[in-house]
Amino acid sequence: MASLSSLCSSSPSIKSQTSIAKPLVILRKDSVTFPTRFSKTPSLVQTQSVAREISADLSNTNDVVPKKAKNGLEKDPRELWKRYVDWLYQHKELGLYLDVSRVGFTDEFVEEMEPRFQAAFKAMEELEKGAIANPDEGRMVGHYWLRKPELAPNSFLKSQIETTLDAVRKFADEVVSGKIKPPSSPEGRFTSILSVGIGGSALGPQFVAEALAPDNPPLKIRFIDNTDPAGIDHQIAQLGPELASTLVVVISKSGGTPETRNGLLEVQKAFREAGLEFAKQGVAITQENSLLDNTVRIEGWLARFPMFDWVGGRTSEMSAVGLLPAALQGIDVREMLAGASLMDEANRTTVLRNNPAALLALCWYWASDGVGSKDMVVLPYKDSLLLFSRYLQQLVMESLGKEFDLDGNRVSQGLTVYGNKGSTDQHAYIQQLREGVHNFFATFIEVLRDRPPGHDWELEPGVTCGDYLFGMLQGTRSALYANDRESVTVTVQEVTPRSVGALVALYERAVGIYASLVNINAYHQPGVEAGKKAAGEVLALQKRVLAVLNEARMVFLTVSFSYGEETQPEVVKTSTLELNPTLELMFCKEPVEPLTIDEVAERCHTPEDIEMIYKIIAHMAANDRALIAEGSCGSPRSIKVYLGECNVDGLYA
Ligand SMILES: O=P(O)(O)OC[C@H]1O[C@](O)(CO)[C@@H](O)[C@@H]1O
Repeated sequence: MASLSSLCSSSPSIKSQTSIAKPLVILRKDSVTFPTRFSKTPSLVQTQSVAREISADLSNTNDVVPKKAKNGLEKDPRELWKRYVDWLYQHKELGLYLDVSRVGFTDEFVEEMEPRFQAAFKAMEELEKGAIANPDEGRMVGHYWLRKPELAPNSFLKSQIETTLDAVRKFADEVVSGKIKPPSSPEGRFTSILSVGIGGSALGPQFVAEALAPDNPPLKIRFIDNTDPAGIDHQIAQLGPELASTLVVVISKSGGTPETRNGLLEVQKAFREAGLEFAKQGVAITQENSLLDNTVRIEGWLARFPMFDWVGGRTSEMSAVGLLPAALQGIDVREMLAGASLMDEANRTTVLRNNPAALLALCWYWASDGVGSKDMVVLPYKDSLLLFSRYLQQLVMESLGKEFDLDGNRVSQGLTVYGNKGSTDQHAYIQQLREGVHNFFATFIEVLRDRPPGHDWELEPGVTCGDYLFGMLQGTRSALYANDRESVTVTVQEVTPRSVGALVALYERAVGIYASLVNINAYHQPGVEAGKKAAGEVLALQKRVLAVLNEARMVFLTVSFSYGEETQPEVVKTSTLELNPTLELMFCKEPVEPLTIDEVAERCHTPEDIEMIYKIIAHMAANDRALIAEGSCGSPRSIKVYLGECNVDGLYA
């Protein structure tokens, strides 16, 4: 029997007599064919209406034969094998395969989509040449230049990329070798990295660390990727005395993301409390002249590396954002870049069936009717790729989840991504995928090499642990397909810097092409701004609530003050106090005017915010703040609230 690696070197249209493994699930042939979905290149409106029709049809059927028939998925094993071989994409140098045979697109569909793909290829070509591909923000989109600087549209950008890469590698080498040392560590060298960043400034480094960091990296990495104080405390506590030998890498393109700023402030406090000088251990990756950049210059941090305006957060893995943490962990960043560059090259062909990113986009379009009607479940059967789905979730959903298309039409586009890893998830949600609501298609990530050579052994005659993992993947793929659940399979030989670089590049391009197919801007994220703005408004409201409560307390302060010999207690107003600083204040222990939530809202002049005010009060009352709420949280109207004892600095006790 031919091994798969010997098949690797033959062309995709293999006619070999390789014996076909008996399918684990018996597949049933459906004789009914379903007509092509589109008679000509579909407009978005057409696809949406077809999607609606299909789902209406499905909901009207009684789940016997029609669902299978409507899908038109090939079920004859010989025909399926032919489809597999005909459509199998292989990248010889990368050892990467893409199997799209278990997605049911028809030849007519491919033909009808062809003009759209040609337009998408053109758009990608323009983008790579430096077009303003992010029109809303007036920006170029240049992450492809990062792995091939000579593609950059001018020599200045080219040299910026090269200089940064050199600087990253030099710095990492010097840290790893101990040439750059922490000032006061008994170890005499840096032993840990604490990466502070969120979204695209965390997910790539997290994925790559999980996938590629050696068992004993020169520096172990930890992440603070949230403004959860308990989570931050946990990371700092876990470091313990190792804080003295920790390199803190703060990553923020904008340099003003609140979660990252808060993480930094918390870490700086921990440094102060440990008697350490933060600036000597701090590194920043940010855009020039950002708030963070200015802080770094003023405080004189150990190092700073640039993020470029033309690289988006979610496509920044091959910039300093991903490369510095990787290099510090001993990961070969040149190989990551090489893998990405090879994949980019393959994705430049305008022949759809030879272009792996376009094939992915085709499958996404087919499976989700071009409107995100089905979710993409990502299932890597390899523990080290656990975070790939989380990484893809941002890459795909922040890029494709858009309200308006490029022409300003409301389209509410997107593609939902979730997943974890196999076979673990077979014991969680695969039951529903196999038999329950049919609202997804799967992406299997298969890794051929089970473990490094020389370590394998047979758990039972002829069967290794890795064979089980393989069987679980193949079995799940077959079982899903037998029940008309479509899937894509991406296969790599091993999880290496090169294959990980290639996977990143493959999905980056697939997102770009798909965005062109559905005519949206993949490179902005206006929806996130709305959430950030709303969060700012909540904090502003919290300040108003505190001011109102403070005033309620101050207005009725009891004071004693002296006129000559006499001392007379009296109640005065704040304004009087301000006018007469000679008064001797005596703060009362008990407040005199507890307020209902309605009263607080009224005094804030925002009665419409009453629910938020209640939540603010409940949160502060649960968190050792000066605010005291009496009554039952279950009946918000019963609550009366006041400020407790103040300390000299402000409002909180
Ligand atoms: O790198 P920054 O500017 O801190 O942004 C972090 C993340 O926030 C977003 O802007 C919005 O979630 C992402 O696109 C980005 O990756």
